[in-house]
Order: sequence, then structure tokens, then C-alpha cells
Amino acid sequence: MNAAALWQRYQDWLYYHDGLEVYLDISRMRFDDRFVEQMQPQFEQAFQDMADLEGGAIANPDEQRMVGHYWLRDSDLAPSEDLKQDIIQTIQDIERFTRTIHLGEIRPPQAEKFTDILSIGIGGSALGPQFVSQALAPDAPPMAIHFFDNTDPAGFDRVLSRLGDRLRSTLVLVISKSGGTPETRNGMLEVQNAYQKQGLDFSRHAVAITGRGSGLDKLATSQGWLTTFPMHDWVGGRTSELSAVGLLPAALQGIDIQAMLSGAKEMDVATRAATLKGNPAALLALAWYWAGNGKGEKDMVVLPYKDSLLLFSRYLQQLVMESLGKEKDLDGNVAHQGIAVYGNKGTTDQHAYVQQLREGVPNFFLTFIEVLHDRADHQPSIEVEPGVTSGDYLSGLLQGTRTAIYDNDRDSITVTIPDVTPRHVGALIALYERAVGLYGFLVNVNAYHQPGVEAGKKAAAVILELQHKVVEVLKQENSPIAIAALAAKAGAPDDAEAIYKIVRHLAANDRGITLHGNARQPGRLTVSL
Ligand SMILES: O=P(O)(O)OC[C@H]1O[C@H](O)[C@H](O)[C@@H](O)[C@@H]1O
Repeated sequence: MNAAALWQRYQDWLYYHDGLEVYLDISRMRFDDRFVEQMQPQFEQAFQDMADLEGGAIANPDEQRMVGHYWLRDSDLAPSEDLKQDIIQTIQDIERFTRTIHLGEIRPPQAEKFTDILSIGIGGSALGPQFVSQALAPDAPPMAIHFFDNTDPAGFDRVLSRLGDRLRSTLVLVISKSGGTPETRNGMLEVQNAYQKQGLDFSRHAVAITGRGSGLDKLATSQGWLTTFPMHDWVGGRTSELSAVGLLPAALQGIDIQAMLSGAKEMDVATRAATLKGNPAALLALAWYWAGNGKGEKDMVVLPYKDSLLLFSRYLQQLVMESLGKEKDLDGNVAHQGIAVYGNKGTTDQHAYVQQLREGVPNFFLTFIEVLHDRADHQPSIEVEPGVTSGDYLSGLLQGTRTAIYDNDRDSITVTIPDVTPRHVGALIALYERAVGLYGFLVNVNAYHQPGVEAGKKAAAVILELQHKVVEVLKQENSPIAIAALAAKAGAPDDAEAIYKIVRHLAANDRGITLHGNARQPGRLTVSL
């Protein structure tokens, strides 16, 4: 296609949202009109399915749940008055609680005010708050946020040591929809222990965000925590940023949550349109389908050219991959669906792996996220060369990369927003939530469950059970025992490798276990307690 034809294609396919001033350009995806025509009936069905979902249908059949994250920003859409009031009430409670914390009306027993937030959660209970904090937290926030998002003891120690004495003025948010995620439980127990060691009353610092009636909910009530905010069963973890999960940490950091909600609501209106060209989420889904042949054959590389959007790709990784990465389709047929997502930010990544994108294996499509205003405060920039600013470089390098990869037969999408504001971050979240939902309908998968995650959790539980058995066996032994014999005595003769790794880990952590022999020959090691 020559330059004039490409320019025309750009204009033909450009989507622009007047109110939000958001552009979506899919002109550099090489689909043709025939493809669009072919997809039309599938889109009509997907629009209908999406309308049913918003109307309260059981859109997550495995878990027999409604899927209602769209109601969070427009409670009038909630399928019952009770749900509507619940949504309104929760937002009011978040705002009221935030005010009382900021004013010091609710204060820690041993400090004037809460100064810091420690957010404990994982997956959907961490990624949204992390992304939003990086994107939107003011330079001098009323409270600084820290995260536990793993069960890594060294990670816990690092955060706790950075907090140091400020633990006494830290508000701890324990976030878990199920209220039973081990990593989050472990983080909570570790931090409780840290409070105890400093002679502080953890319950006067703790807030739970969790499903009503969950184990965490009960614990918070029984221990008299400051308060609890609900996580509704009709909101999935990866679409929970605009529920209490994301709104409470954001509000506490001084981020305008009403603007986030209204940006998402505006985008929801746009992505509800039942016409392909008038619906930016449908255009994204169309482009993804084209790129990967409806089977995820190409990876989605997400490159925001803005430091504050660094965590967007990480956030999208869960939203897209946990939603779409499914073994079976909704009819029970093996489908192995999904789209792999990765990326960090431009131009930084141009000096890392863009070499491969330009010239190497063509197994991806790019999504550029462009921000029109160079500086958040819209202040003028100095010239780094005559007539050129550093922002001109950022913009030029984005355009240059887009052209260079296109010229080498690599496709790209460009999303352009005017600024990284709460309203636009809300809109971006809503845009991708809807695109994932529509794409899920197009490829006929349940985008709202995650059965595959359970397998890893079950396997981990088996290892911990094996650890108990191994330690019991070792307690009975008077002399060092070979790994194979240990496995047999533990009733797990086929698990020698797992047992070797268990005892090696216990030995490394001074848990009373000693390994004898040559580390190069694990099969010949003996173990004693
Ligand atoms: O919020 P929680 O119940 O603790 O869940 C946290 C995360 O854990 C899981 O294993 C799921 O795969 C995620 O979708 C979820 O966001």
C-alpha cells in the first residue's frame, strides 16, 4: 500500500471519542474488507451476548455467576435495586472512610495520623492498585503505598524494613475476594507478627476488602479490625479495579476516584455501541482476532510511551491471559485459546528487545499507547536541540518505530489519550475490559473463570503435605537416610525429586535438616534431622 492509500486507510478506520479525546487507530493491522464482512455476524452475536451479560445473565456459567463490573460505574444498570444501593453505599463508605483517615479522625493508637498504606493482595487484588498507583498517585500523596503481592519472605522483609518505625502509622489493607488465598494470608500473618514485635495492636491498623462471609471477613470481624469493604461475587478479581479493591487504595492516595469511575462510564457507553466501527472495544477485538487468526497465534506487545503507564502491560497480562487463556471453549471442545501479552514502555524497550520485533520472529502485534501532552502539568519544555524537545523525541520515536515495524510486515494498533488522568485511566481500563469480553464471546470461551490456576495451587498443597510426611519420617530416623529410602518411607516412592527439593530448601533455611554428600550428585545424598 502506498503512502496515500495508507493515509486514507488511517482516516477510514480512525475511531475518535469526542468527550474523552481518545483515538484508536487500527489502520496498521492488515485486514481487508472481506475479513470485516465475514466477522460481522460474530460481532452481532457478541454484542447481543454482551447486552445479556450487562442485563444480569449468568455470563460465568461454571461458577453460576453474573458478571457485573460494568454496574460499578453506572449503578443504574444493576439488575436489582439492592445491588444498586450496595454499589452506591460502598463508594460513599470508601469516601467517608478516606476522609476520616486523612483528617486523623480515625488514627492509629500510637501516632497522630496514618502516613502509609500497606496493601496485601495478589493477582486481581494487587495488579490494578499497583498500576493505578504508578500511573496516578500524586508526587506528595497524603499516604504513600507499599505492596505485599507474593509469599516471598525477603520481599516482606524489604517492605517492612523500608517502613521501619512508620509501621505504627501504617494502614494495612488486606485484599482478597475469596479471603483464602495463601500468599495473602501469609503476608497478613507476617505483618501481624511485625506489629506484635513492635508492641502494636494490628487490629487497630487493619482493613479487609473481601467477599461477604469469607474467612477473611470473619477474621476481621472477630479481631475487631477498623472496617471491612465488600467485594461482590459478581466482580472478578481481574475486573475489580473499579470496585473497593482499587477505589479504596486510590482514594487514600489522593487519587480522584469519581473521575476514574466517570471515565470508565463514558468509555462503557462508547463500547456498548452495537456497530463495529462505532465501538472502540469491538475494533480492538477485531484487530486481535485478525492478528492471531482467532487463535492467539500472535502475541500482544503493549508499549505505552509514558513512564507512568509502565504497569499497564502487566495489568493487561492478567486481564487478557487469565480471561482468554482457556483449554476448552463454552461447548466443552478443546480450543487452547488465549493471547500472550507482554511489554513495558517506550522508548525504553526500543533499546532492549525492539530489535527482535523489527527483524526477528514475526509472532506478535504491537499496541502503542500514546499520550499527547508531554508534561503532566502542560508546562513548556526546553529545547534539547534547536526546535526540538525531549517530548518530540518520545513522539518521534513512537512514530518511527510504528513505521519501521510496519514496513517490515509487522502490524500495530495505536491508542492515543490526551493525558494520564484518573478519567483516562478509568477509560483505558474500561476499554480493555470490554475488548476482552467481546473477544471472549467471539472465540466462545468463558472469560470470567480461571480453572487452570487451581492446578498449580493443588500441586503446591501436595508438596506441603509431602513436606509434613518427610519431616515425620526423619524424626523417626536415627541415622542419615538416602533420598530414595526417605521417599519410600514417606509413602511417595515416585516423588524422590520433589522430596530432594523439599529437604534442600529446609536445609538451606536452618530448619534442623542436614544433607550429607556431594551436591552434584543429588541421588546419592543422605538426609538427617
Ligand atoms: O482476591 P483473591 O481471592 O485473593 O484472589 C487473588 C487472585 O488469585 C487467583 O488465583 C486468581 O487466579 C486471580 O484471578 C485472583 O485475582
